Amino acid sequence: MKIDGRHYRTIFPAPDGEGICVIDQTRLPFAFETKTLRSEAEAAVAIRTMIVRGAPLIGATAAYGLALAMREDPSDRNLDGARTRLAATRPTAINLAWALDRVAGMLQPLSPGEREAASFAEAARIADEDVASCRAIGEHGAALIAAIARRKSGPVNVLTHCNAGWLATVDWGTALAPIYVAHDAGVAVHVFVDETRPRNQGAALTAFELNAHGVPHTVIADNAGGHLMQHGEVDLCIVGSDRTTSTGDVCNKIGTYLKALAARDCGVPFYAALPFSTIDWTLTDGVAGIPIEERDAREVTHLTGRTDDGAFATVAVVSPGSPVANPAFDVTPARLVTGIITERGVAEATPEGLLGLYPERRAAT
Ligand SMILES: CSC[C@@H](O)[C@@H](O)C(=O)COP(=O)(O)O
Repeated sequence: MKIDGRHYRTIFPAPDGEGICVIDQTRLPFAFETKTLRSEAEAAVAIRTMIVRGAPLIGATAAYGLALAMREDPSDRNLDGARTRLAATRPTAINLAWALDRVAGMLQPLSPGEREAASFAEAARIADEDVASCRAIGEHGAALIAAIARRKSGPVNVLTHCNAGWLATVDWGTALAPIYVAHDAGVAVHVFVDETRPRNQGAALTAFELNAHGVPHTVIADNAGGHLMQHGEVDLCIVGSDRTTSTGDVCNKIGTYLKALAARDCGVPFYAALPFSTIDWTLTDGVAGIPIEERDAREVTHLTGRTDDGAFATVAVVSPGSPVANPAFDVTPARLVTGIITERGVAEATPEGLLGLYPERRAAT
């Protein structure tokens, strides 16, 4: 990603060697600020309070969180404790547990004295692999966009939900990577950006990214997508995922399922873009098996934004006293998913489709 001509990743070692830098996503789109995480506790707070968010970035941050914990105390006891504490920060994105399992599994046979350096190196490998995976997702997904471009005149209109761009990963993004690759290759792309209430990751973060990259886009209210699809204004939907089952059920930001239903009714292809670290091979039924995070009611009852005079303000928007529910994710059943765009190619949302791309999982299942 480039901000004002400077290349950034969303997470990187601090220049002073004392911590890990992240972009504070709670300040976007109005302020671009980095923050240094200097302890496991600070990494946990960053994930829980959504200073960092998005499944792959949560995983990378947890990996660095475990490394920071090893710098503080590399004992077996602290390794187990830090892994448990970091795993509890957010429940839905499987990338969190995947990254912690990978780093902890690598550290367990090592002596305490070897753990700090080894864990920082492993966290850096996870970050590098995420960049490579997302770039490859971009190439595979861009081919789908280019194929549509060849069949029509005018830009390819892509609808996306939430933020599955570079801010949600280490770089490139999942759902937005195909858009960036297609745009950079000269394919005309226009993106309908769902605002994504209650936290507005679409309006705040996806729109910020697309602006920074110069991709034409239009922010829409969450409820507008079905109408646009009915009127032939959307060529395809691409969303990210926080956890996808071995059968192709896709869990993503709340509201994704409704877009998939509308897409099916209107004959619009509906793709999920995700790296291998988002696949939960232990689950076959996403609706029954994926834990859905229930977040604070205040995210629904209040909105925060910038007033015309530049000040930040939080205002109430719900009738006082009304009970509120705030499920943060939903599950789109595989039957509504046209395909899954991964770093290895595009799979059907079926067990055979996914195993075709990941044959090494056949032995494990
Ligand atoms: C490449 S990120 C895919 C998902 O993590 C993304 O679509 C999403 O739902 C993020 O939710 P968030 O609650 O902002 O962490």
